Amino acid sequence: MGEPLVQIEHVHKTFHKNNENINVLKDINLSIADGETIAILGKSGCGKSTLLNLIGGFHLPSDGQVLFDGEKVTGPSRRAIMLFQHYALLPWKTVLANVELALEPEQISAEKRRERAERYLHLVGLSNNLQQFPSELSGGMQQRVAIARALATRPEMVLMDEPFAALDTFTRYYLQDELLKIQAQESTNIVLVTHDIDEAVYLADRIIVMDANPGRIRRTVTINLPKPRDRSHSNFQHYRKLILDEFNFSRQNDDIEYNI
Ligand SMILES: Nc1ncnc2c1ncn2[C@@H]1O[C@H](COP(=O)(O)OP(=O)(O)OP(=O)(O)O)[C@@H](O)[C@H]1O
Repeated sequence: MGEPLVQIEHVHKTFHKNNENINVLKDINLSIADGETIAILGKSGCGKSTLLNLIGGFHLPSDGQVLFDGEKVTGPSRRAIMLFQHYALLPWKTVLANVELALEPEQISAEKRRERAERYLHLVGLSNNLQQFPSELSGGMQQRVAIARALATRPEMVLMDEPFAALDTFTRYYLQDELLKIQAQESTNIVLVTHDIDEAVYLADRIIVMDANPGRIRRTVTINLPKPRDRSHSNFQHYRKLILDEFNFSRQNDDIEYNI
């Protein structure tokens, strides 16, 4: 791992709503190394998406600062892009045109744009679906288009907000494997917000466990297992249990809001 790509330093975030200040994040400190995959886990409302938005420059800190590659983040940039649970594809455009559209801001010829879009759609296994419309594809395929569209812009970091939450278990497993393969090939950094402990242990180098009210980092857990990981191996179960224990999952009266 190299120098930190992202440095979050004493970040606080307060939202103002109905004449009230809501302290959403309190004193967040986190360094993310180049090449590292981070998963953020925590109860609903603890500020996971807010933290992701701060890294991407979609929100700005109320106090403290976020540095990306040593420079203060002051707004969104094409170096860090967001991938959502809902694929946000344009229904009236073909698969290919959806990916090409994301490349329009780049100063490249239409031919190069097409080549690049085709290459990334090939990477996610959709070479035979270029001329189809989103409504003709399954949810998993639509999310693959969204992944291709995100990667085609060649960001240094992809910020993922529960990217596979809307998919069935098998499609989710399949896409998690695809993501690992693509990441190995493209060296894209990933920060992933998830409610799924298995997904976090499967994909992440480090898991950030957050507490709520106000949102803060409770613990970071480094997953020292080579990838791809074996979900049924005792080492995998060890980390899974460690995270479950973090949330006192075994206690009867806790109000747990996770999809395991
Ligand atoms: N733009 C906003 N204005 C006011 N309050 C906001 C805004 N964005 C988020 N919040 C509040 O900040 C808190 C944290 O929200 P956030 O979406 O970051 O949590 P989360 O951990 O991602 O939740 P979930 O797991 O349910 O998606 C919530 O109480 C939310 O209502």
